[in-house]
Amino acid sequence: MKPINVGLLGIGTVGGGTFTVLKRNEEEITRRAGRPIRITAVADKNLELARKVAGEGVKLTDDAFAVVADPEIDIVVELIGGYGIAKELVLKAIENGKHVVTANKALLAVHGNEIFAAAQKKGVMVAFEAAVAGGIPIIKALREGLSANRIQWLAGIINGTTNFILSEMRDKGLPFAEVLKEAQALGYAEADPTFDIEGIDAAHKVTIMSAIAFGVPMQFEAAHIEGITALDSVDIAYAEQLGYRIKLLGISRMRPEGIELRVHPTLIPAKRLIANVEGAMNAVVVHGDAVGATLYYGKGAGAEPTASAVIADLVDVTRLHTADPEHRVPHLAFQPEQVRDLKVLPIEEVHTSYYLRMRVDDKPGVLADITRILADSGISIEAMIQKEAPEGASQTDIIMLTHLTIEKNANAAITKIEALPVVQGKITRLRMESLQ
Ligand SMILES: NC(=O)C1=CN([C@@H]2O[C@H](COP(=O)(O)OP(=O)(O)OC[C@H]3O[C@@H](n4cnc5c(N)ncnc54)[C@H](OP(=O)(O)O)[C@@H]3O)[C@@H](O)[C@H]2O)C=CC1
Ligand SMILES: N[C@@H](CC=O)C(=O)O
Ligand code: NA
Repeated sequence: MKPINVGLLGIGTVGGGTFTVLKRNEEEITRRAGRPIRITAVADKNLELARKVAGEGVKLTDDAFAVVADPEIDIVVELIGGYGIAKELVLKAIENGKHVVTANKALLAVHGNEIFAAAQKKGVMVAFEAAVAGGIPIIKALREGLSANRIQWLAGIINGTTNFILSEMRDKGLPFAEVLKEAQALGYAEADPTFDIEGIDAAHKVTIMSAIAFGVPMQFEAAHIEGITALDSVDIAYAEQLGYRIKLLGISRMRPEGIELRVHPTLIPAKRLIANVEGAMNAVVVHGDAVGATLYYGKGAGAEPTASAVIADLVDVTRLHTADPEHRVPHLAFQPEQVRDLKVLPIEEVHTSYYLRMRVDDKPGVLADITRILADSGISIEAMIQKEAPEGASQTDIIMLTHLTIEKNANAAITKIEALPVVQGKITRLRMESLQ
């Protein structure tokens, strides 16, 4: 059967990996796709690099619009990144009746509603397995493997750069800046690494998973986002003492009144499998009403792990494209008409439990004052440690773990506790998730 022709936009880390794996595993991939998949055109700003990777026999250009206009191309693979020209190129490819495969989670989280609507109108497919958790087939799991379930919640370590940083800081005591540089050198980080360390990349990804799991539009602008730059290493140590690990989690939960959509450092019981996901690895837990908890684990970043997901989409789209167009169910395109009008809840309405660290005067009655305020706010305490005041010091740290409460109750209690004369400065508050 004649090959399907692919135009590749951007032959950097992931683009290069895609080219290499497609070549190395050509026979297997062809068998699975039912026909050969050929990259026949590549666009990149750096033509010398492109030729080095692509070799002879591939059309090269520094004008990506020439590729999306090429009548010979059936599928466009967008691996440039960002919200700018990538959006124009994807929409133009759709307008020209081409299927799209992309790893661009930023683009889909912010402009996905427009892109999927255009794809559905044109009857083409937009596949994006590589956009979330790299090589882990979590999109296919949510869209197909778990399609019998009402998804109740999902939570994941979905940014390899920050997980690598937290692992190295905890295990080797290395400083943040040094580990970030190493993550960049390893090709994990985004072009702008603030997207990684401020939680934006993870928020892009959990927005996409939430939309598929709960059948809602992309609502990235409503997500609550905290990164790891404000995290204090003393809290990493205290969490360990209390039997917890701190991970940057993307969380989305279905509630009767709406959806929780949040990214923040989170204490997870150390005995949970996901608490032991280290380095650049990713993991996602999805809880469905029929199947219960399911766990997906693998490399979330890097050239070939991400290329694995890009090529999985190429195989899926090739098979569907080859099927009779009359009966083609573009299951890969996001079905805009199916979305429900469920809004994202403000962070003040989320239900979670808390790790609280406060610096207090070391004198009788302090604990009673604090626990009274928590009790009056309907917040009960799960565990507590009071550190011995260092020799001659008059202040000490109290660490408390609360049971489940609503964020606005915790906010009110924290404000009252901080107002106590015996409490010095601001309370450090981290959310906790049992993930059960
Ligand atoms: N790296 C990873 O592990 C993962 C990345 N992703 C996503 O994959 C996408 C690509 O990431 P990655 O491969 O790491 O990025 P890279 O920066 O390594 O590659 C992007 C390539 O696109 C080229 N490029 C930029 N602008 C244009 C343009 N206008 N026309 C043609 N080529 C252009 C770049 O050239 P130049 O360098 O000269 O600008 C570069 O070669 C991003 O959306 C990213 O978020 C998803 C999962 C994992
Ligand atoms: N910068 C991202 C790359 C993959 O999406 C990460 O660190 O996970
Ligand atoms: Na994936």
